[in-house]
Amino acid sequence: MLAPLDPTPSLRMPTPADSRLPNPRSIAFIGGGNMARSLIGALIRGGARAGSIAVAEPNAELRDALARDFGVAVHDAARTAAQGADVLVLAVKPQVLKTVCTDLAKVAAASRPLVISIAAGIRIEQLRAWFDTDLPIVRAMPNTPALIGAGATGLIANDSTSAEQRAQAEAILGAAGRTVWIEREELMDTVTALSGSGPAYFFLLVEALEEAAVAQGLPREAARALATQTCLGAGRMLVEDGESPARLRERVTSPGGTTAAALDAFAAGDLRGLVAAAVDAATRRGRELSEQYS
Ligand SMILES: NC(=O)C1=CN([C@@H]2O[C@H](COP(=O)(O)OP(=O)(O)OC[C@H]3O[C@@H](n4cnc5c(N)ncnc54)[C@H](O)[C@@H]3O)[C@@H](O)[C@H]2O)C=CC1
Ligand SMILES: O=C(O)[C@@H]1CCC=N1
Repeated sequence: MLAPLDPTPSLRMPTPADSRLPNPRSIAFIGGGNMARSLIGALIRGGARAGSIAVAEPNAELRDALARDFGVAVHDAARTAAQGADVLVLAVKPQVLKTVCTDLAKVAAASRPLVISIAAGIRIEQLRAWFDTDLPIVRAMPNTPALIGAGATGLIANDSTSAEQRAQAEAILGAAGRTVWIEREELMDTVTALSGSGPAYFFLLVEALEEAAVAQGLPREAARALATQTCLGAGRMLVEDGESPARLRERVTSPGGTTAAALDAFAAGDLRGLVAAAVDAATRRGRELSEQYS
């Protein structure tokens, strides 16, 4: 596994003291799949007490792995895990979220937890209607690099969320990387299309680079190592150098040189237009998801 990036003002790893600051007494994760596991791992590494975290996960293998790897309390039913929790993190697929919320409505009405949903496309108003009560709700869109503490998360809160609860949400998601607050909820679909799905775009680019080099005769292992390390190097420069992406690109591009030849080929294929179309498709899919499950 990669070591966390060097701390920078813009992408600083939270210290154990940070995660203790807003101090939720207990967090219940509803759903213990990929994203929950990434967030739980980040919280534990950041100094959260395993005893303050409960997880509801119907899959016994995933449940056992979470208990073994992180020492958190595991349950097969959402209601048992959610009982008395200060914070509920909804980490199930959008398709099952309505059932989960209606199932938890009574427990939530009694203890009024901060609800954090990471489900793609599902609106705060839909969550409020499914819980059938006015709860503090934060909608968050993290991404899979959360697994190594290099996540990027967009956040938005409803008016019932106090400043302390906003800080709690920021500390929980911030344990896994960088957080950015969004002011208008419709832009969460853009965040999902940009950073939620975004890691897949970079993986695809690395796959394509590897294939292109293999097609020219480079051994696959060498092609993958060089493409992967180039992606890491470019990513770290973007975070650590402080220069704009355009300036960093210009620094690589000698006039009349090899990079200029490649960039001309990208422009001829309208790479920017293609990226805009891809982000647009993901944004529209986020909207469709919310309409589908309302
Ligand atoms: N995978 C990604 O890159 C990202 C995913 N998301 C969102 O995170 C959410 C979870 O995604 P993943 O972790 O990738 O999915 P996942 O499928 O790995 O995890 C969901 C888990 O929920 C469990 N589950 C199903 N019904 C349940 C119930 N009634 N109570 C408790 N648990 C239940 C499933 O057994 C599964 O393990 C989704 O809503 C997705 O939109 C958000 C950002 C990025
Ligand atoms: O593909 C998806 O729907 C989820 C949301 C963002 C990343 N994965």
